[in-house]
Amino acid sequence: MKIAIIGCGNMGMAFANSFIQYNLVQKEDLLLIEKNQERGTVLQEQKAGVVVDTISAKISGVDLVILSVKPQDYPSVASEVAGLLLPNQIVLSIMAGIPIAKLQASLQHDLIVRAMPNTPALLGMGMTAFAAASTVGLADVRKVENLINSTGRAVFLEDEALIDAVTGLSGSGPAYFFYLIKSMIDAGVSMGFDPAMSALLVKQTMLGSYHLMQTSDKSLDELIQAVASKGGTTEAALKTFADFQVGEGLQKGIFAARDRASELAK
Ligand SMILES: NC(=O)C1=CN([C@@H]2O[C@H](COP(=O)(O)OP(=O)(O)OC[C@H]3O[C@@H](n4cnc5c(N)ncnc54)[C@H](O)[C@@H]3O)[C@@H](O)[C@H]2O)C=CC1
Ligand SMILES: O=C(O)[C@@H]1CCC=N1
Repeated sequence: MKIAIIGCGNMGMAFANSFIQYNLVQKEDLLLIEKNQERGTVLQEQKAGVVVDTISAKISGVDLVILSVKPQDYPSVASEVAGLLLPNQIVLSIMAGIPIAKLQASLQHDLIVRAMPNTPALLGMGMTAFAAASTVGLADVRKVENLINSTGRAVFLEDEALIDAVTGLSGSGPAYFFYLIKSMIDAGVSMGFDPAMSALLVKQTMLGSYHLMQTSDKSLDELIQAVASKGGTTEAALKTFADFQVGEGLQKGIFAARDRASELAK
């Protein structure tokens, strides 16, 4: 398979490196299009693939074109890519917000798959949801799914409209997790621990709790109850969270991320 990646930043290269790692593409068949000279030089030094700095007719020779620039950079990319695509090429967009219909119109191209990954894809532990234009055949959907599976887990969505919700939940989700951990570490420092000790206490707690959640038969509510003794310390913390509407605040943040994804399409 031959693949071109337009925009080789964090996510573009997370995908590229996973494909290489699992031998889904050979480096000589991986065209890395990166506008930023410094970034391009780094990729060249890493021998990550065939690195170029401009979009050219070379993309007509690949099976799959991945769009991984920021949504704000997409309009200029679209005008350069439109006209270079052959009808049987697949375009995979991982850009937040931009719907399949808009991609089809701006690229004058039918075969579009739209995906929303997240940064743990860097470790092959990503979570990606994807949807495809009705014109993309099952064999092509499977090809894209196999590629995404090299970056972690993939789920196919019949309803493309849910991709913005995925963006708010799992696309941006790693940042919420890091935010929570950082807040807990900061609390530890406020209570007198040095930052390294506080980070150890918090990170190991989160790691152990994740595995407990994954292996236990108990629901999340039951797991919470198992920690919160009646009249005890956890109960005091949970009551404070309720008073400050921490859960509601988190949910409002997720809805804001989803809504921002919709705005990025405009
Ligand atoms: N970072 C994240 O957690 C996630 C990002 N995304 C989406 O992935 C896309 C990329 O995000 P990141 O990798 O974080 O951004 P990034 O800024 O790390 O990478 C974008 C790259 O595109 C390059 N670029 C811009 N215009 C170009 C052009 N005309 N030709 C070639 N290269 C060009 C930039 O120089 C940059 O290296 C965005 O659309 C974002 O919505 C999706 C899921 C998660
Ligand atoms: O913040 C963003 O816009 C991108 C999309 C999902 C995660 N990062």
